[in-house]
Parts: sequence; C-alpha cells; structure tokens
Amino acid sequence: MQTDNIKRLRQNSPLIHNITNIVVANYVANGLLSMGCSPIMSNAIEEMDELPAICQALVINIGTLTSEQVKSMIKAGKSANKNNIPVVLDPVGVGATSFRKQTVQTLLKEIKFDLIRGNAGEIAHLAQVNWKAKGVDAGSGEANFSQIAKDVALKYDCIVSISGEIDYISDGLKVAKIDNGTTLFPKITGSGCLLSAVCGAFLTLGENSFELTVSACTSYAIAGQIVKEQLNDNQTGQFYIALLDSLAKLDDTTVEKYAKISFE
Ligand SMILES: Nc1ncnc2c1ncn2[C@@H]1O[C@H](COP(=O)(O)OP(=O)(O)OP(=O)(O)O)[C@@H](O)[C@H]1O
Ligand SMILES: Cc1ncsc1CCO
Ligand SMILES: [Mg+2]
Repeated sequence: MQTDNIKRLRQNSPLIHNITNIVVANYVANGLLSMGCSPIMSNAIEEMDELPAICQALVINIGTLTSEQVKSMIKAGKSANKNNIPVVLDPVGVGATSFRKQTVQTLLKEIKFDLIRGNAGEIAHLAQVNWKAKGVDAGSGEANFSQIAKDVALKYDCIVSISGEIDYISDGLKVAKIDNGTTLFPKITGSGCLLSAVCGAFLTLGENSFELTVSACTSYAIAGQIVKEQLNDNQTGQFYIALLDSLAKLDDTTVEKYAKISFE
C-alpha cells in the first residue's frame, strides 16, 4: 500500500464536485479544505455537464433529495463517466422511503460508480439483507458485513465501503477491515457524508480504487480517534470542530502508526 497518499492529496489539491444534502454541505466543504482539497457544492442542472469536466471527482449524496436534484445527479453522473473522473455514491437513509429506494436504483442503473459508501443500514438494504435501520442512522441487527460488502461490490461492479465500529471495504474479492475510529463519530451529523467526500478525493490519486478507499477510510477514522484521546463521550460539539483541525494536521506517518487494518 502506498504510504504517501495524504502528502500527494495535499500537493494535488483536487477539486471535488459534491451534490450533497442541506444538513452537511458546509461541514463537508470545510472537511475537504482541511484535507487540502477544494470543494464545490452545486445542484444546478444548468451546470451538471460542465462541472464534472473541470473537477477531479464527483460525490453524490442522497441525504435530502428533491426530484430536481435527482435530475441533476443523473446528468452530473453521466458527465463524470464521460470525463473519466471517479464517482462516489452515499445512499443516505436509502431504506427509509420509496423515493430514496427508487432514486438509488435509478442512479445505479444510469451511472457507473467507482465507490458506494454507506453505513451498515444503508449497505444492508442494498444487499437485501434484513436489518433494522433508523432513518439516516446505521441502526442495529446481526449480519456478516464482509459478505455483504463483497456481494454489493460484485453486484454493482465497484468498491463498497461500510462504516461503523469496524469499517469493511471490498472490491468483490478482497475485504479489508479497519479497526480505528471513535464512538463520537455517530454522535455528530455528517461524519459519514464527509467520509464519502474524502474517499472521492483519495480516488483521484490513482487507479487502485480498493487500496485508495482503504487508505481514505483508515486516515479519516484515525483523525477522529486522535481527537477522542483529548475528549470525553459527551463532548460532541468539541469533536465536531476538532475533527476538522485533526484532518488538517493529519499526515501519512501518523496514519501508519495508528492504522489497524486486516485483510480477508
Ligand atoms: N461505533 C463506532 N466506533 C468507532 N468508529 C465509528 C463507529 N461508528 C462509526 N465510526 C466511524 O465513523 C466514521 C463515519 O461513519 P458513520 O458510520 O458514522 O457514517 P454515517 O452513518 O454514514 O454518517 P452520516 O450519515 O451521519 O454522515 C467512519 O470513519 C467510521 O469508522
Ligand atoms: C440528519 C440528516 N437527514 C438527512 S441527511 C442527514 C445528514 C446525515 O446523514
Ligand atoms: Mg451516511
């Protein structure tokens, strides 16, 4: 695995196009800036051909869908595919409503995604596995996430990343398990949405999407883990802000020191 990804990301400073939800747009933009990238948040159908042509990655997040936005997502996704830039899908709360389910099916049909990144509830839904999700939250249940990650990766011919206490990443054959992070992550909003954008940024670094996704998820989880060393379980507001500082400070040497990755 390449060990200079963060350095290269800060050097390259890719421009990342985000079609994201109204809850997290500002936080995601700040998080990308902390990683040395440039964000642009846009939904306007009039720009969806041009923007992917000048950006290095596209991240589509369905958190607060509107029917107008769905049209923009499809147009941008097609332009991104044509322009050969990586495309990430964050299927926020996909199991919650028919509109979300139908939209994700349409997006997966119309757009070739490089990565689907979601929490346990979202990816379990895509795998048609029984799981009790709760809106946009991961929810609870018993499932084999290595197998789910593999199955969904094979089904949609892309990388799949499932976040949680352990992150599971698969390309359909290999599975990486990342045992980093902190329980403060699910106590703030946008932790996964920002992770999806960070994954999009890492995917600009090369063709090895599986390794780059593992690297992105490990780095991000470690940024949070380091913050938690100074906080107690109730300091959710501090964590929200300090995560941005930690992402801004993060380097490859620190990630190498903290990383707890195993492969199946
Ligand atoms: N219980 C946990 N312990 C340690 N780390 C966790 C835990 N839950 C989530 N994380 C970490 O939090 C980060 C974001 O993942 P999370 O599962 O919270 O995303 P999400 O549910 O999609 O978030 P959101 O939809 O609110 O943006 C990942 O780096 C993941 O490793
Ligand atoms: C809370 C919330 N509702 C829709 S999107 C979102 C952000 C976290 O996924
Ligand atoms: Mg999410």
